[in-house]
Amino acid sequence: MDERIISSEVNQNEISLEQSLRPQTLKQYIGQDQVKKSLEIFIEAARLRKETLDHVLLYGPPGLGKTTLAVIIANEMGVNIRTTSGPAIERPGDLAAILTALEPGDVLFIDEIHRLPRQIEEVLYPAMEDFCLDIVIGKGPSARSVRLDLPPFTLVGATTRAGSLSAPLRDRFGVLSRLEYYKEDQLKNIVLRTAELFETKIDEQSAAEIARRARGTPRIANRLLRRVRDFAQVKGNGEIDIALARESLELLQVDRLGLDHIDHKLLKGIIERFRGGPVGLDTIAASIGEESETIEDVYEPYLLQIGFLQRTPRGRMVTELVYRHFGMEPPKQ
Ligand SMILES: Nc1ncnc2c1ncn2[C@@H]1O[C@H](COP(=O)(O)OP(=O)(O)OP(=O)(O)O)[C@@H](O)[C@H]1O
Ligand SMILES: [Mg+2]
Repeated sequence: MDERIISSEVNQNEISLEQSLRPQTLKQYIGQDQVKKSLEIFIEAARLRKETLDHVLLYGPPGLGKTTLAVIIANEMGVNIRTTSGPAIERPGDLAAILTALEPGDVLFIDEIHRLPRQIEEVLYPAMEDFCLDIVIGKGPSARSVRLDLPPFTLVGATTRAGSLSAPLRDRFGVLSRLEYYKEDQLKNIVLRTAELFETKIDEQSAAEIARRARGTPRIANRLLRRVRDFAQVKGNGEIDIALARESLELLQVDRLGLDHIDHKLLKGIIERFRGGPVGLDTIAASIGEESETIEDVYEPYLLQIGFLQRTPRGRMVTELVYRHFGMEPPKQ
């Protein structure tokens, strides 16, 4: 897969930059009003009762602010956050080491929690439910199980694939929060906020132009802003106005809906080779030389969201909107 400016996944060299852009409190966190409102109440209640917050599962597409929210939850509770990820925990002992090192009230953040091995999930169940750990000491006939008490903690899990989470694990979260794609004016505010942190001058219209092409995703909005800012520094006086914003976005080959050449290839491929579909995911993947999983996780979610693609039992179909977007006549019937 080639590097896409509008990829919703983080690339290695922007990780530390992203960290510096993260809002630190719920108040600074733009959008996701539903999620924010309920978290606010749960956090307030836990603080009043001087208890730990219930375990929280955050799910939704990449780049929408799950990691950011996990850090905010710890900040708002006034506790430390320990961060790990599903694939990083290979043996039960790894998890036991992390759990026993927690301070009372801490947040344990497990990213990509759907990738935890099953046998480790099982260690997590009593830890989440009763704050204890059952460990087996010794081997063979002399092996015995010992129960260890853990400090109370809040598990915050994040996943882009809630469907891949096992039911018993999902059921142990008290708070399930689904993050949604952002609306244009929310993304505009995110762009304005980031520009302020960059000390870059930008007007509202230009911020809106960037927001419109950001595929509902703060990560992409911030990345586009960074590129436009580079352009402003090299070609102009460092300030971003609408002419410059449009010109640089044009140059980046991100169209007015935030689609790039790979989206175009995918959509046009379905129209030209499969008469608009329905066509199976694997067939599409083979025809454009991509992995099915990449299409499903990375390319497709936004196209489904804006109503360009439909999932049917017989495969994917493009909608009329796609023909219109390309200035083509939709087929009759
Ligand atoms: N609500 C928001 N307000 C302002 N900035 C945001 C918001 N949500 C996300 N961001 C910014 O977008 C970037 C990506 O967010 P984050 O890393 O939290 O996404 P994520 O959902 O954890 O992605 P992934 O699934 O790849 O782990 C961060 O730099 C963050 O500053
Ligand atoms: Mg994350």
